[in-house]
Amino acid sequence: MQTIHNQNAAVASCHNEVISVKHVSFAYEQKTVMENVSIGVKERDFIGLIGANGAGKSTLLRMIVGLLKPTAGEIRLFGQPVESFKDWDRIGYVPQKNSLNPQFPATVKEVVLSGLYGNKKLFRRISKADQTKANDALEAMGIADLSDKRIGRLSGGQQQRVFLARALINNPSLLILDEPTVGIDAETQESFFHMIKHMHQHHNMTFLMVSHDMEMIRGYLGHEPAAVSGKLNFYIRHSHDTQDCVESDLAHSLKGLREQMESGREVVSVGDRN
Ligand SMILES: Nc1ncnc2c1ncn2[C@@H]1O[C@H](COP(=O)(O)OP(=O)(O)OP(=O)(O)O)[C@@H](O)[C@H]1O
Repeated sequence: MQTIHNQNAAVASCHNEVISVKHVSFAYEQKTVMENVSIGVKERDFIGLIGANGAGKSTLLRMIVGLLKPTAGEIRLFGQPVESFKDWDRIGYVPQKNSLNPQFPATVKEVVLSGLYGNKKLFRRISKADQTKANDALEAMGIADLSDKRIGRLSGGQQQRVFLARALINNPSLLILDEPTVGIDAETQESFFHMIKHMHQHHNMTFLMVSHDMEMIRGYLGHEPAAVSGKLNFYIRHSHDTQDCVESDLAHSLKGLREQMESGREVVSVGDRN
């Protein structure tokens, strides 16, 4: 006896969960920051995370990237518990705007390359392929001409492009941004968001971004949060591709179902089995 259950697996595969936060609580020593927060982020979603100062946005991001451990609940990345997750190259992280010391000795290219090696391996020999990756990332961010400049000498907007290039060098499937444009002038913010939106629309990437810029959030992710958990509001935009994917898998399932019926095989849904 055959069921349509297997065909539905194709639909499920289009909705792989990239981040799963289930019933997570966190406290810094005695101070409870969040209780029982749950959110699921699916492939190619764009999630805007909004909340008042101190609501726990950065704390949640730090738990998601494994820097803090929840006091209760579970976090999974690409289906794996975060504690045993190893595939960190799949995740790019852009921290809050760094106020860098102008004397900071690294060049733009070195900062971008550190996205490949991590800080530990910064002084290893740099291969030609790695140089190419760094050049490509700089090019994509429109800052190839800044390659040899000291990062500390750049403007805030330019520095954030460098950190974005650093996060993108491994070609990640998930990009996490923690208030990437705080302290940057309005015009530069707009062009930064334009770039992020373009990446979401044209690349196969999932985004989780903390932002205080409600205009940008509402403009791109809608006026109402799609989910509220504790003091955190999650605005969500699914990509068009995800919709296409659902539709094509549904068409595929229906086609398979019709073929089975035409060939006279018995077809039952899972629910019919009992
Ligand atoms: N290392 C820490 N030790 C103790 N308390 C902390 C620590 N880091 C953050 N907190 C507290 O935890 C709460 C949540 O902080 P968090 O930085 O996650 O908030 P946030 O929503 O990102 O805030 P903001 O919008 O101001 O950046 C705040 O009350 C903060 O003071």
